Amino acid sequence: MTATTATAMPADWRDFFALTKPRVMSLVIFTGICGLLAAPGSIHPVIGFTAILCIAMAAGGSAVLNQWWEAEIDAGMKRTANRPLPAGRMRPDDARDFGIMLSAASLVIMGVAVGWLAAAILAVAIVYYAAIYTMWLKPRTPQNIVIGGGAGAFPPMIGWVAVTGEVTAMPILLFAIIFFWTPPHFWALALFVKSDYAKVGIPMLPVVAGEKATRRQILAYSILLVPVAIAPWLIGGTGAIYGFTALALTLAFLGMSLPVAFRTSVEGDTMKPEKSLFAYSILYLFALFAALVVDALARGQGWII
Ligand code: HEM
Ligand SMILES: CC(C)=CCC/C(C)=C/CC/C(C)=C/COP(=O)(O)OP(=O)(O)O
Repeated sequence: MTATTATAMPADWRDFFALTKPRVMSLVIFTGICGLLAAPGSIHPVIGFTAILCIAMAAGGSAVLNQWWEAEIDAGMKRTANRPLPAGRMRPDDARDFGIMLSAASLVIMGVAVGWLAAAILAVAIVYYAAIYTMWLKPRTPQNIVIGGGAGAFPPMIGWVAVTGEVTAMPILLFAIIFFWTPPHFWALALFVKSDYAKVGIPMLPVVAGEKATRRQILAYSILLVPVAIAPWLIGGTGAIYGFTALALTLAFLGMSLPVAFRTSVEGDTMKPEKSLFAYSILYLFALFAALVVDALARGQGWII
């Protein structure tokens, strides 16, 4: 399934950078930074910075491998056709080598400089995104992003474990928040790019199960997100600043998923509620994780020394 463009133009650094999906990964990295800053205990700033750099390299590296594998699929979708590989600006082998190099370097540096538990979880995240999700689940099942969504949920856990060296209830809950957030995040978008996925034969939920089922599933995950998002507060892992912020943000999320859940799109529909929910999903995660850090700092916990 790799690109067939044998006569690719030489790529410049901008294409290599674009291949790391920098816009999507900015939020992935942000959640990693917040996990690290909110964790109890302290970490030397240089080690902390190294841990974040490794998360960024791993996320970028696995995104490169994702696009190396999917070059032909990306060529068939309007949203992705201009990426460096389908557009023929890069040789597939160069992309593959770049992805492997970034991923491998992130693991070695994380293991040596930060710790091998954090490196092991990082390895799972890379394999999860590049192989389990991209190569195995995505072309096979409409539940691809529910199971595959786990890949993007690891960074805050890795940031936390880089500080504490152990997996406790809090990093597991941070994982769970992103896990339950991913389906409504992605399916809101999938509802308005449905025809693209259908064209290239990717069995995304709206294509396979239809709009109605997708809308109901968005609602189901948005409901589940309410207890999951406030669970860190309920178990005493955070204070009320996080608790009330998480409750307000998540109820707003649920509020925005209601019109999406109970409408039917018509020919030429602008899909405004779906687009708003997708945009809010990104703002939501930024704000929720920022609240986690503010809360930790307010309680005098979690700061780099
Ligand atoms: C399997 C899980 C996920 C899927 C299938 C998915 C899919 C997508 C897609 C297709 C886009 C459209 C933008 C593009 O063309 O790249 C997007 C945008 C975005 N996603 Fe996700 N996503 C997932 C998980 C995540 C996670 C875990 C995060 C962060 C923690 C995230 C953050 C973002 C951000 C910030 C954008 C907006 C990028 C922009 O402004 O261009 N996504 N997502
Ligand atoms: C530390 C580490 C390894 C983190 C991994 C982070 C991760 C898995 C993020 C997933 C987000 C993402 C870009 C999904 C896009 O889905 P897609 O690739 O199906 O989207 P596309 O259709 O745009 O290619």
